[in-house]
Amino acid sequence: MVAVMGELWSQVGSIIASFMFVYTIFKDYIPYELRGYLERYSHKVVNLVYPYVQITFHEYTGERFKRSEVYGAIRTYLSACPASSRAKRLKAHDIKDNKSLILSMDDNEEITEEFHGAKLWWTSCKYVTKSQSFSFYPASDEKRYYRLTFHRRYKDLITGSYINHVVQEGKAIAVRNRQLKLYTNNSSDDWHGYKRTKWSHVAFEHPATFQTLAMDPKQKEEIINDLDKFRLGKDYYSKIGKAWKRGYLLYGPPGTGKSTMIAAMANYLEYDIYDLELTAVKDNTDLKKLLIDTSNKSIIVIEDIDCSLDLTGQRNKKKDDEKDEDDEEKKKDAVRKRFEEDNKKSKVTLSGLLNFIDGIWSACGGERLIVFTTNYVDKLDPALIRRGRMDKHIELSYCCFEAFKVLANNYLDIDSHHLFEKIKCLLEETDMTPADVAENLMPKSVIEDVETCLKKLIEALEMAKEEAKKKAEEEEAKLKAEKEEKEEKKSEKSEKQDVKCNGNVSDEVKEENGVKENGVIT
Ligand SMILES: Nc1ncnc2c1ncn2[C@@H]1O[C@H](COP(=O)(O)OP(=O)(O)OP(=O)(O)O)[C@@H](O)[C@H]1O
Repeated sequence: MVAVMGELWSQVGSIIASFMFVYTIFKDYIPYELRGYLERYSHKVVNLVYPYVQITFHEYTGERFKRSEVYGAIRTYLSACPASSRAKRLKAHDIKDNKSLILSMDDNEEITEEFHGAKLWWTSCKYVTKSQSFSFYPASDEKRYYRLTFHRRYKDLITGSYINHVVQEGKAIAVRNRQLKLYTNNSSDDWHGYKRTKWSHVAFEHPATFQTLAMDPKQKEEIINDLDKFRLGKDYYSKIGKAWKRGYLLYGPPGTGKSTMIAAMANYLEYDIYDLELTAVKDNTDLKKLLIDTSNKSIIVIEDIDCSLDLTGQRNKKKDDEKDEDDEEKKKDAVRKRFEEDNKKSKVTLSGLLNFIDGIWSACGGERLIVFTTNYVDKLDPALIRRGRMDKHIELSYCCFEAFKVLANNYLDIDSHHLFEKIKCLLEETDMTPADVAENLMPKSVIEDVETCLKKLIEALEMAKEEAKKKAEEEEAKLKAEKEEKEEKKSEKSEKQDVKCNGNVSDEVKEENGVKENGVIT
């Protein structure tokens, strides 16, 4: 028995070796055109005896940066279908609200399903792209796809209704399981030392809502209506021939709730957030790639846009001292260093950013909000924030009484109190950010009750009022002193001019010396 098995194995081995030999000759010595011709005919022969059809669904379609929605829907469908419970190797890739574990098939795993009597097989496959297969970061170069195999007699059933059913069902499950995500872009070096930027994400779990957001109720309602109109505006946008996206500019002093509002928007619309760190983007091309890789139903945020980058489009000039370097090695070193430095710095330009917002590429996909935040709206280039790019400008300002009432409700669970009237007067006279108001309202220990917290706020408001008064007085005194100084200089100048006109000394220097030395003009 052992001898028979040994012989069998040796025969199998020699068949495989012969096949490899023929395949190598085929690849190396047969011309490309002839190879294509032979492959076509060999497929025809195989088709005569192999009755199965295969369809592949790639993770990235078209150009390689865009994630396929169909692939995502299939993944979700396969994660939920009963057949997947029979798979032995599964991958846990998402946890919704820390409650349910979502599992999908691991690489090279296969499951079998039945649809109206047709048996079909789903295989999850993976390959590494050839050009980057030596990378130290193999995960970043891996491409995935699903392969669907079925008998050719079911071709109409599968292509006509099964695939449609899978995609629709997958999308519906995704909506039910939707866990909002917070993406950020990280840059890493590829094999050639170039910076590459990619999105990575965590679950988005910010609890802010429009209900907890402290601001003028009218302004809040206006924003909510605007968001509703946008969300339901697919047909309207296509009717007016505009990409389905909208720009929001949030501006105001630090601590007035700009970031909190973005979180409230995401929770209200159930959109993912892409927090774009512009300084980590290598150049305009990289920026474009990131844009294409964002999904629909998302908010792309650039915080503190005024200090994100020097958006002048200027490249770094060569350093002068490098001109004198004769030594070849030193020159090479300098070039390498400059390359490394250049590679670290972002070369995103204003025009690149403008294209990102409303260039042709920005119309890939839809239902996207672009939000900029800034503390200094006047510093921004007008082209960046003109209507049409940043459609809605929202000012978030110091805490008003209505906003305070929201915070009092959030932090102390109260709608009214006898101290409210005093707080109202103080808020009208003093500028305090919602962040500072909130900080004072928050009980710091168990013995701090509502009254104590409100008194604490009153104290802080009175102090702020006093400080503002002092500051205003100082400012006034400074202005007064400057004014006086100016007037003094002016009168000195006019005195000098009088002397010049009336005096009999011809030389100007002598005249001045005369004034200085004797106090009288000679
Ligand atoms: N309008 C607001 N409503 C509710 N909470 C607020 C509001 N503004 C500020 N806060 C509170 O203050 C904290 C800081 O606010 P936030 O980060 O949103 O301010 P910001 O305007 O984005 O500040 P910065 O300009 O410094 O980024 C938040 O965690 C939140 O608790």
